[in-house]
Amino acid sequence: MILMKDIIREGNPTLRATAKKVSFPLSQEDRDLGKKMMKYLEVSQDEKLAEKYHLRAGVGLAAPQIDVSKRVAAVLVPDNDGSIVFKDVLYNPRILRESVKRAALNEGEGCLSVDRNVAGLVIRTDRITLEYYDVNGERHEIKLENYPAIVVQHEIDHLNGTLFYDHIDKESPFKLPENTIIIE
Ligand SMILES: Cc1nc(NNC(=O)[C@H](CC2CCCC2)CN(O)CO)c(F)c(N2CCN3CCOC[C@@H]3C2)n1
Ligand code: NI
Repeated sequence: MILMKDIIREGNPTLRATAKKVSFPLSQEDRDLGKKMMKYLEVSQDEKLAEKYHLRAGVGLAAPQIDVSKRVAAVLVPDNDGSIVFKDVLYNPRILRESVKRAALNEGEGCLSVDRNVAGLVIRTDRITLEYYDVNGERHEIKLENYPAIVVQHEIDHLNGTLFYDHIDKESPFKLPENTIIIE
């Protein structure tokens, strides 16, 4: 099971590397990788288990964060009544289209690989068309907007060596740019 000790932190070069695509059919190793990343998210979102295993809660996790430089990310996005908005392990995810409209989470963002709070609006695209392959090698092309779109962008950033605070305006971190909405 993935624990916090397995998650690499700022300063580890893997976080700034461009991860490699995986090939299909997936190796057993790459199947297991996706499974254990999703397991981390599930356990981390269970208050009791998260406490028991000292896990920081997560709605997404990218393979480079456990020092595996492969284009794999797990996403588990619940809405506030607990039902699941988006859950899957994304292999070779790719953003095909981005809306002009921008969006940022009201509370800013954090990262399991960043052990400090970096305040400011993380400006992202509000709506994306996402292409990815699932564990069976099936191609998916889906539209996401608002919260799930933000989460997926945060994870794909990790595959390209980008961290959330790279998107924060250093001069005025809380400035709301033109055509940018705030997501509560
Ligand atoms: C927004 C949020 N970010 C949490 N953490 N940070 C992360 O997930 C990082 C990735 C997210 C940061 C912003 C966008 C993507 C991890 N990242 O570094 C991966 O690259 C949360 F934990 C969280 N929620 C809301 C839902 N809740 C359900 C019940 O369980 C607790 C859980 C808490 N919402
Ligand atoms: Ni992160």
